[in-house]
Amino acid sequence: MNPVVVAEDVAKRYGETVALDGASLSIDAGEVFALIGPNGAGKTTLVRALTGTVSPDSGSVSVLGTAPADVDASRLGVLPQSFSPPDRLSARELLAYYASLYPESRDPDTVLAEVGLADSAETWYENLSGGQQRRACVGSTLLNDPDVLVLDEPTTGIDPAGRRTIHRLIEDLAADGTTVLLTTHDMAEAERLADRVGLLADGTVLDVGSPAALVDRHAGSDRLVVDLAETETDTESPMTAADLVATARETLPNRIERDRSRLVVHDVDPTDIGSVADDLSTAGIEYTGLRWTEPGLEAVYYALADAETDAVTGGPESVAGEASVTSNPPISDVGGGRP
Ligand SMILES: Nc1ncnc2c1ncn2[C@@H]1O[C@H](COP(=O)(O)OP(=O)(O)OP(=O)(O)O)[C@@H](O)[C@H]1O
Repeated sequence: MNPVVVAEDVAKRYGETVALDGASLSIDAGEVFALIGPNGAGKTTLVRALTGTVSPDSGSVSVLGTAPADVDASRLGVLPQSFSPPDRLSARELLAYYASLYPESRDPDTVLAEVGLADSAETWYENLSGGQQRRACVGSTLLNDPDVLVLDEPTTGIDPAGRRTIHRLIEDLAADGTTVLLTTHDMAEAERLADRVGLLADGTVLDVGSPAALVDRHAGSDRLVVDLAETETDTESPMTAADLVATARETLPNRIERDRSRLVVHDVDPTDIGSVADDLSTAGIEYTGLRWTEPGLEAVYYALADAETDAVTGGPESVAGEASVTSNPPISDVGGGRP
């Protein structure tokens, strides 16, 4: 493989704040790499180190085999997280301005169409909506037809249709061999676009892998969520959470967990849902719905980021793979494994 973006053991402090604490990653030519992580994890600082606008205190960075400051500008496109182009230029003038910075550039109108702004070409930047402004900013990174594209939260503020436009654009660029590093808080976006994902927390890259590999490593098994009937959850019911799980386990071999209004049955194949329903009926457990869920990158995020936060704060260990039900109070793990 041919790494074109490399960070090795990069550290950066701002006064007392440790923004990066030995962050490492390596992105191969033609790869789409998504950097995810909580607010303040250090994503922007790492992106800035890789694009030459922040000097690391230690460690090394390189892009296209050279220090970021020495990279041929015509080969690199960078969308910073905060980007404030001149307000009183139309979308077309803005792109034409950025095109003029390169000896060879793409046609601004073609790029405007690619980012879905053809109909707003004459609108001043200040009069574009927030999402349209972000699209224009994405467009400004494409005028030099870069080999490496670095996008810090490219779709923040963009509506679902606009996101789809940008996603297709990134997919097309990747298909043409562009190497893409993007940061995002949208797990579906990372899952859709990225060949590999790196999770950064507290300035350290905790793990890197394809979305599927990360899910395998950190997110736990497929599970069936059983929405319990009120009779099982109202305060009059004598059934405690432990009782209910114990009852369910008399018939179900799977690991079972319970939170207030739900049972979570692990390792359920979709074809087994009917037999689980039969087992619940046999156990006399009333429910209003069954939902089969496959853990995704969001579960990885919570498993890794929460574990890191807990390690720092001394809080409880998170249970990997429970992110799909984290909108409710934590599930108490009282079940057993499959025999
Ligand atoms: N120029 C700066 N001066 C002082 N502190 C900074 C500076 N830039 C970043 N930091 C701090 O470094 C830490 C990492 O910030 P950074 O912007 O890299 O995080 P992030 O992962 O990109 O966050 P977000 O998801 O909110 O964009 C934060 O605690 C932030 O306050």
